[in-house]
Order: sequence, then structure tokens, then C-alpha cells
Amino acid sequence: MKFTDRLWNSVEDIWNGYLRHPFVTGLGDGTLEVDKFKHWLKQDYVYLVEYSRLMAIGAEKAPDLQTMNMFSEMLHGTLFGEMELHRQYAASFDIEESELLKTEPSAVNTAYTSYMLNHAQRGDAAAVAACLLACAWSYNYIGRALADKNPDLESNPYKQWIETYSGKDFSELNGTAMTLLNELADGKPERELAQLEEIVVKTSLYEYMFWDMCETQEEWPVQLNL
Ligand SMILES: Cc1ncc(CO)c(N)n1
Repeated sequence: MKFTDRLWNSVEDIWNGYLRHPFVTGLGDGTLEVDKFKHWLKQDYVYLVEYSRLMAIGAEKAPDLQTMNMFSEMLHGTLFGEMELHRQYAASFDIEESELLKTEPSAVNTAYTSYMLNHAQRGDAAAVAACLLACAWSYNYIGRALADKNPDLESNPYKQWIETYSGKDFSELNGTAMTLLNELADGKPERELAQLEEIVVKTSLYEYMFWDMCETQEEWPVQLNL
């Protein structure tokens, strides 16, 4: 059994919760309020800057050139593929990239990226791959589920979102994330596999909290005038 098959058993219930989440169902049927989407867009842009650092850490910790290439492919795909989606949506709302980058990360966003960067910095390349997995795999899972459920996207303002995350490039990026973790976890003792699994479960829970944070347009409980 592949390690990702074992992981699937631990995260399936959480992930099916994403598909019932109002933010996600709203993307699928196009009814999501645009202000909520803009909140996601801004928070996610600064999230992806931190997420990209993980792949650079992974390349540095890679045990061989082939693994380094895989982390580097993911890094390139995120910076120049996925983040282009965000830049295009921002342009359609007349939001400059410089404004996206000024976003103050919310409490949940900060906790999520700090959790991943902490594990990536103190762990090995397998730990980095474990940190990356839920993000890539769950968005691909959601994108495909929404595309299947909503075959006619012509009048859906979130068509490009669904097509990006269900499409070929992002599916390949996710395939790389899964292969990376399966290869790096191969031969590890159960104690270490359990630690990697814990990272994937925790990041899956953070993903759920990120959807909630966008649904409620949450930032920090107390707003300071910074
Ligand atoms: C919060 C979050 N998780 C996963 C992805 C997919 O990379 C994303 N863009 N944002």
C-alpha cells in the first residue's frame, strides 16, 4: 500500500467536510459572495508566498538531484502557474499585485504557515513533503469534485478557479507532491510514518479553518491600527 493510501484513510472525513463547506459549495454553484472571494484571494496570495518557501526548503534538504527537481518543479508551478490565477482575478477586480502583497495574514493563516515552516525547518525532506501535501492534494480534490458536480460553468464567476484546480497543470503538481512523499517515506519506521501522518492530518484541519476564515472574512479578533 502506498503511504498516500494510508493517509487518505486518515483525512477522508475532514476532506469530505470541505465539499460541504458553504464557501466551497458557493464556488461550485457560483453563489459565493464576491467579498468573501476577495478575502480568500488576498489571504491566499500571502499564504502562497510562505508556502513557496517550503518548496525551497525541500530543494535544499533533498537527498538527491531527482528529488531536488521535484521540489523545484512545484516551486515553479506555484509561483508562475497557480499565483497567476490570483493575479488574473485581482486584475479583474482592479486590485494591484502590490495591494495583494500588503495583506495582513489572518490569525489562522499565520498559524497555518508557521506550523508548516516550523516542521519543514526542523524536519527532513520527507517532513517538508508532508507539509506540502494536504494543500496541493485537497485543492485538486475540491477542484475535481466541483468540476464533476457543476458541468456547466459558463455563467459561474469562479469558472477559472475550478478549471485551474481541476486542470492538467495543477493535477500534475499534485501528482508530484504525492510521488515525493511516497518516495521519501519509503522504508521509514512506523514511528516516523506516524509523525508524517500527524502533519498531514493537522494541515488538513488547518485547510478547513482556512475555508472558515474566508467564509467569515476573519482577520484578527482585535483590530489594531498598525
Ligand atoms: C490555503 C491553501 N491551501 C492550498 C492551496 C493550494 O495550493 C492554496 N492555494 N491555498
